[in-house]
Amino acid sequence: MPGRLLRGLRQWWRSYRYRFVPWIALNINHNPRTRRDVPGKREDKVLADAEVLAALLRVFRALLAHDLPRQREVLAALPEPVRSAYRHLLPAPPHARSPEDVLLQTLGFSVARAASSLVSAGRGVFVTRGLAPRGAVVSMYPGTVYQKYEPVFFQSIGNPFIFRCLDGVLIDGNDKGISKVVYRSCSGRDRLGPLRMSDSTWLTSEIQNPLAVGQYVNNCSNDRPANVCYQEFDVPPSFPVELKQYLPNTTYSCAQQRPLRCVVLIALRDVSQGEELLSNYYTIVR
Ligand SMILES: C[S@@+](CC[C@H](N)C(=O)[O-])C[C@H]1O[C@@H](n2cnc3c(N)ncnc32)[C@H](O)[C@@H]1O
Repeated sequence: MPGRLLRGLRQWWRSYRYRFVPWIALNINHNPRTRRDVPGKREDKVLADAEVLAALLRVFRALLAHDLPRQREVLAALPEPVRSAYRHLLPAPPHARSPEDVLLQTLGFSVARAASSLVSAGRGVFVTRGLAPRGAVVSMYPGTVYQKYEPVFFQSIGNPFIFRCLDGVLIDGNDKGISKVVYRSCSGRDRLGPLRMSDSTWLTSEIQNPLAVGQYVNNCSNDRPANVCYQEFDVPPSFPVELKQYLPNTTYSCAQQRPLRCVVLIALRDVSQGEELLSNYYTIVR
């Protein structure tokens, strides 16, 4: 009897191994050219946080200046010293019509979504005008930020837009279905009168922050190496309240004491007009 049981168990284990090993092999990327190795969480920064912050502030201030006629209510809610700093802002020149134009004028390039240059890859993100120099912040990964212990099961079903940070925090960048409803709800919840704490226009066709398309960046391959990489960025408490309306991330829980987690994409080399942005989806943290 124990012999039969052991044989049965051995047989089951063999079939189990064969069924699951190929699946595991598919999910572990052994090719060093198409995976991202992170020696330690602290060594994952291509660009210093201060530089990421400076780039975001430049773009967001320019977006606010461009949108000045619609920002009067926001500016009126600010304390006088902050408000007076914006008095010197000039409205956008007449040729800066769209947020993409503002991006082009501020950073020297613009990005947008279009049909991917990869076979059967759906849409991707391209440098549409100008040149994105090495080290530039080229995109942001929008979405709802979930701590490790927060419920994301239903949102995650069949959802290819969930980004996992090095510390296990998840960002759901899906702009459809339940993910969209959750983002809208959390973003609306955190509003302070006319002051919005996050941007939800990335869920629509009228994107206010043109950088918020990072969830559409496709994966690299052997013949098409990555030209951008992900970098996590925690929004500091000193971040200007009037510019939070351009942050494309919101926390799932309102009782969040931690800084807001954002993820930006940084150019690994100069990326020319017409090139598709490609990142590396595989990360190994040692
Ligand atoms: C985060 S989404 C990227 C946006 C996606 N291209 C779209 O239009 O919705 C990830 C999905 O894009 C597709 N994808 C990404 N990189 C790819 C590649 N190199 N080749 C083929 N499909 C790719 C896969 O379907 C993957 O599940």
